[in-house]
Amino acid sequence: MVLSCEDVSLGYEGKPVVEHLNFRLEQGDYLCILGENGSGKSTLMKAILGLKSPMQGMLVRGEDLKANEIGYLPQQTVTQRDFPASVQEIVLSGFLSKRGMRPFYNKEERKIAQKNMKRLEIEPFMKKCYRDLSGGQQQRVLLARALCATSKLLLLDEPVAGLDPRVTAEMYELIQKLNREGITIIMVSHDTQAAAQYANKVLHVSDKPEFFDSKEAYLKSAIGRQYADYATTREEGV
Ligand SMILES: Nc1ncnc2c1ncn2[C@@H]1O[C@H](COP(=O)(O)OP(=O)(O)OP(=O)(O)O)[C@@H](O)[C@H]1O
Repeated sequence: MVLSCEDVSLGYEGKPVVEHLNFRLEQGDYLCILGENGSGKSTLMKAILGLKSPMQGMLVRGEDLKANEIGYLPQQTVTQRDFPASVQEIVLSGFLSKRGMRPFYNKEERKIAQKNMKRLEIEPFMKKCYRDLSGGQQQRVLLARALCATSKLLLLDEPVAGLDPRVTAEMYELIQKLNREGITIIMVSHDTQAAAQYANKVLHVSDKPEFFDSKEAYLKSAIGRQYADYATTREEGV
């Protein structure tokens, strides 16, 4: 088991946003979290990262997964896109929570960062400034950074937001490759097609009670069909 969510309710100032949530993930799972805006997807991510305590219930991590061993790719804001640091520095910052009070990154960390930059094909511009990269390149830098934090579990909050169709497909292929190498993936998305193609499990947070099951069961469910129809209609501009 990598992560188990047992009757978890989350909220702010005593008001629940997500209630009685139950799901369980095994090593190698690819979970897609779907749901309307404001339904609590990012709040759940914060709880998984250990940044927010449940109002009720328990989030249990697998025995060999520490809180600082979760790789996180946050939703990008406009200010973050303008960050004035080099690609290499940003990738290395994935080790920050493990580095503690040590002032510098060690040899091993630099080696792993190099390997991850190679893996995501961003090595050629490692000395470049992050803000001078395209949106797709920036996402690969943040993914390499997340990989420095983990070899077990990646949390991706809308990793393809703002990317064009070709770069979106490349990003999804990359994530799939990492998943096939054994990394468990939790991805927040609005993209039911991506869920259908890549994930093996789906959590839909805006339905009450929340839906959690295999992708196949989701696609056959009333909420799954309704959400997929809605997304198609929206894309066609009807
Ligand atoms: N720090 C906060 N204090 C109070 N309420 C908050 C806070 N952060 C989020 N909320 C509220 O909690 C609810 C869930 O927000 P959350 O960001 O988790 O939704 P989401 O599903 O990730 O939305 P989106 O798809 O738009 O990113 C919303 O009603 C939001 O206004």
